[in-house]
Amino acid sequence: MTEKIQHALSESKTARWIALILISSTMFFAYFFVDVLAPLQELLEKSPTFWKPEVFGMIGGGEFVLNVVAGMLIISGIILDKMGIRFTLITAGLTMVLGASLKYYALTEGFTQTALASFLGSFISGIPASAKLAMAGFAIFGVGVEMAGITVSKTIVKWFKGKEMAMAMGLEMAVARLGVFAVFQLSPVFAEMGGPSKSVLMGLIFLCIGFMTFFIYTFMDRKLDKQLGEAAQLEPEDEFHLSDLGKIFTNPGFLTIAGLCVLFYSAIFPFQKFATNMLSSKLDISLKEASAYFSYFPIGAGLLTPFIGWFLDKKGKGASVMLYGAMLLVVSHLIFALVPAESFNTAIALITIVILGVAFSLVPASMWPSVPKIVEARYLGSAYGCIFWIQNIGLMLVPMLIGWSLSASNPGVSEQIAAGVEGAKYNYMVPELIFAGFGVLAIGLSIVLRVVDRKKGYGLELPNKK
Ligand SMILES: NCCCC[C@H](N)C(=O)NCC(=O)O
Repeated sequence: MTEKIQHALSESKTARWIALILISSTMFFAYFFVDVLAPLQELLEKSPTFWKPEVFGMIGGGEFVLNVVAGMLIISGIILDKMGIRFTLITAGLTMVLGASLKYYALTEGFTQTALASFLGSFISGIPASAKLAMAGFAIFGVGVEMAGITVSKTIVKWFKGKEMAMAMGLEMAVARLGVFAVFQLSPVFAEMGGPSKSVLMGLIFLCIGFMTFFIYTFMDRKLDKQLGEAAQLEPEDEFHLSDLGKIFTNPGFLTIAGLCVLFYSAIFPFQKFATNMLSSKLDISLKEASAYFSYFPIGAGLLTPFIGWFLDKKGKGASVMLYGAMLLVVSHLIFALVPAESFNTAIALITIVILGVAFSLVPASMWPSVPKIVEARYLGSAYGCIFWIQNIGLMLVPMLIGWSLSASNPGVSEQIAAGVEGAKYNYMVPELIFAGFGVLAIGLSIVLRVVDRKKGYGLELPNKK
């Protein structure tokens, strides 16, 4: 069957790239929404929301709560394997729009007048009602965005297996990172027009456009399946068996990559949520300026990722590339942590952002195309679901840890900011040392991965293209 798919698609190169553009576009809008509040931390700390750093961090982690605690990512993998790509893309798109709508509603003035707001404000008084509803919405959105992520990965394998797979995955990530670039540029601008709720509303509108591009793609997917015949969907090799979960979780290569994944991404995505405030504090510049500087991080990483993918397709060295990425991760976070504010300037900030950006292209470009090398194609979708699930545990907990460490290492600062005291700002040394610590552990696991690869013969150092 795999040969049949490859044969059919090798005749349709244009279709392959159009499919990639459509599914990547949705990821652009999805990643835009993910970080829509990231540049607005300080605004949200003030009236009317009064979200302290712990609350802000908690909402950041909230994206992953249902995926982790309710096991929604594992369920999403099963839905993907059982119901197929089209059903899962539509479900993911609708879930994202539903969750985003709730998050928007939580920030509107209308919500503050409702009985729901009074009810949500009546318990755990340290967390405002708006934050509780926003977190619920973001958790629902999180189910959709991760479901979309694993479905997009499986879709790329479906169209690009045996061809430019790493490059296609790199391009998809590049487009998603462009969404992060756009949000760091635009969210503060929208917030100037109408506060954080305006930014979230714009994100919601963009997500609706993203839903449409997923929807349009489903017609291509249907056409492709028709071309291949009904048998394509009934082939036992595409079926999910619960026992496959056991195989996945006892595979040493999978466990090492999953560990590396959670450590690496824990030092990237949660950092993204605090980076604007960190740069603004350390460089003593406005949030808007800091956000504009930081926007070059995802775009730089995004632009580089397809080239690394192209290199990996041709030359290999995937496991080594992950190790180099982990090393650069440590270097950049140590600079942010240890260079004192008096010596820290725009040039150092930009160079450090570039180093982190290179790390952020090396690791994803090599990690995701490595997964098909360590697990059987039969349960690849579930393997992506499981690896995302493990990663989401870190992404859920780390923003809370960082928010807490920021407050704990800066006693009284949160109160000063909420009271509008001029010049009040956070020192990010402790959170940055935590991020660097994740990088050190990731270096250790990258070395283990090279050993496991040599022992098991996964071929992680070999080119992807046959
Ligand atoms: N805040 C976005 C989280 C996306 C996580 C997703 N599971 C993932 O790892 N995607 C791959 C990537 O490099 O973006």
